[in-house]
Amino acid sequence: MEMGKSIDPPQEDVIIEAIDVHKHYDTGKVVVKALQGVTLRIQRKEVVAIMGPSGCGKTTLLNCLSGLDRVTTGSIRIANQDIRHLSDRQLTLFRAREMGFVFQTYNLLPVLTGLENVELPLLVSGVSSRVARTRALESIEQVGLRDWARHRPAEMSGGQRQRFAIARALATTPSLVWADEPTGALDSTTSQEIIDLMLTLNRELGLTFVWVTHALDIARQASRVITMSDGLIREDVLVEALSKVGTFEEKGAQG
Ligand SMILES: Nc1ncnc2c1ncn2[C@@H]1O[C@H](COP(=O)(O)OP(=O)(O)OP(=O)(O)O)[C@@H](O)[C@H]1O
Repeated sequence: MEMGKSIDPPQEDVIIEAIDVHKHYDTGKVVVKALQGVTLRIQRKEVVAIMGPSGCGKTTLLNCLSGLDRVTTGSIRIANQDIRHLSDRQLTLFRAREMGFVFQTYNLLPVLTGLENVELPLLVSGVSSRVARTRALESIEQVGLRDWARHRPAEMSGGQRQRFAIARALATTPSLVWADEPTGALDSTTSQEIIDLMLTLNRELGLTFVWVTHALDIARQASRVITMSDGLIREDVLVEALSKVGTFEEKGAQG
């Protein structure tokens, strides 16, 4: 390493920074230590996969990093803003502006059409109905489902529902999209289509993605794989580096 040269990325490239984050759930009978000192940085334009056995703290980490839940101790900065200093209302607005969310079960409202589902976060954030419609149609176009805009979720396949969920996440033009098991309810062909869509959006729009996944074949398509166990990060590697040393399959086989 060259003397005096920092290996840290420039601060403006860091979208999420977590320092020594602990999260405890007090159930009344026991205290579950779901995160036990997590430190990490996520840079803009990365595609990060978070893996690990059930119960290791993946969803808790996603909830804390995205400001959906408060940490017990430690600090989290999102786009250079320390979220400890934000009230719940400020945090909700900040999250709506900076982030989109995609879930395994799509979370579309059944009584609304695809278009109305995509418009919803825009209307909630105070955008006029005319602008919301234009912006929603743009993001539906980006996921290739313009012809399905007036259909309700019940008339759609799982893959189409997840595309609408991605369009909804894109509608507010966030810098980062969190996806918790985004392909968990889909067959392998449709899963790959959804992954390809997210990778295209990463390349074309520079959108940062964080995927929580159990599936190794999905994780290996990210640019970076973080492996957790017992509330801690055990490994944090660039996929390119992994495939170079040829250990990815072996690691997957063990996991
Ligand atoms: N609201 C809660 N109250 C109490 N304990 C919780 C709560 N949420 C999570 N936990 C516990 O915290 C630990 C981490 O859970 P978490 O859901 O983050 O794991 P995970 O890695 O996402 O698991 P999975 O892959 O099964 O979704 C587990 O022991 C879980 O039981």
